[in-house]
Amino acid sequence: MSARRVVVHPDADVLAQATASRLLTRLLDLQSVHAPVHVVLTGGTVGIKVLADVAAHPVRDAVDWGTVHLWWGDDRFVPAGHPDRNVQQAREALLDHLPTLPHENVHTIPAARPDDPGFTQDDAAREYASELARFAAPGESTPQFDVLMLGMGPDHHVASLFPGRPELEVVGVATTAVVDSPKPPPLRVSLTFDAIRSAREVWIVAAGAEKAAGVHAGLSGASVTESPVAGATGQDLTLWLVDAAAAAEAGAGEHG
Ligand SMILES: O=C(O)[C@H](O)[C@@H](O)[C@H](O)[C@H](O)COP(=O)(O)O
Repeated sequence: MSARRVVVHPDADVLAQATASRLLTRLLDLQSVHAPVHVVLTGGTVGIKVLADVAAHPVRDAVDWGTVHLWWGDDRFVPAGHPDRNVQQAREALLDHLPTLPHENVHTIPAARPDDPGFTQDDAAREYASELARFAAPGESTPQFDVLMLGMGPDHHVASLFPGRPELEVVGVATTAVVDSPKPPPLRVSLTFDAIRSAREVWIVAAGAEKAAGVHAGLSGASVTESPVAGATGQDLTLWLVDAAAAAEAGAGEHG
């Protein structure tokens, strides 16, 4: 039975610091019972701030980064190294500061190849699905994600699953290409809901008044077509990590 919890922090800075502490604690706990550990990272303002706070955290080096595998919920289909790439932002915030994290544990969503225009976002989505399958148990299409973090857009999107878009309906595969994303850049690759919902724990991290309607929608069972965040749930736990401004429209009954 999956649980849902809501944790409200005073502001975005405390939210990011607390989420960094929570992630490191979760990694340490998980590593005391199993290895490897699979974590899915998110882009977005708070998502990247969390990574910077992990980098600066005093217990960062207590984690055995050698057995941590990092994945992404989505990325922008632009050339490698582009500042819009979630992985590029993650590298600068955290990965470049983790010398013991093996290169082969960093599972980036394939980037656009300017010298190979025939390599499309569909190819990138297929390639990422193959990489996920390589770490999956027989019959599964993804590794067992221990923690999957998601930011949420003001339009209630998660990963690159936007309201009213056909990608919301993609089932039976772990990844999807996205064209015409309403948030630039237009070309992206995203995990599907099937992949997101296979995670043991989904952590939705949101700060600011512009996220309040999305938090309310997600917690009150809105339609996934209108509020994709409502479809992001974990097998064991769906954890809403929000600041006070983002929690402003969530009723008392929605806090559990
Ligand atoms: O690639 C993306 O666009 C992000 O992965 C996206 O899903 C992000 O997490 C949210 O839009 C929240 O972003 P902010 O925290 O910057 O609002």
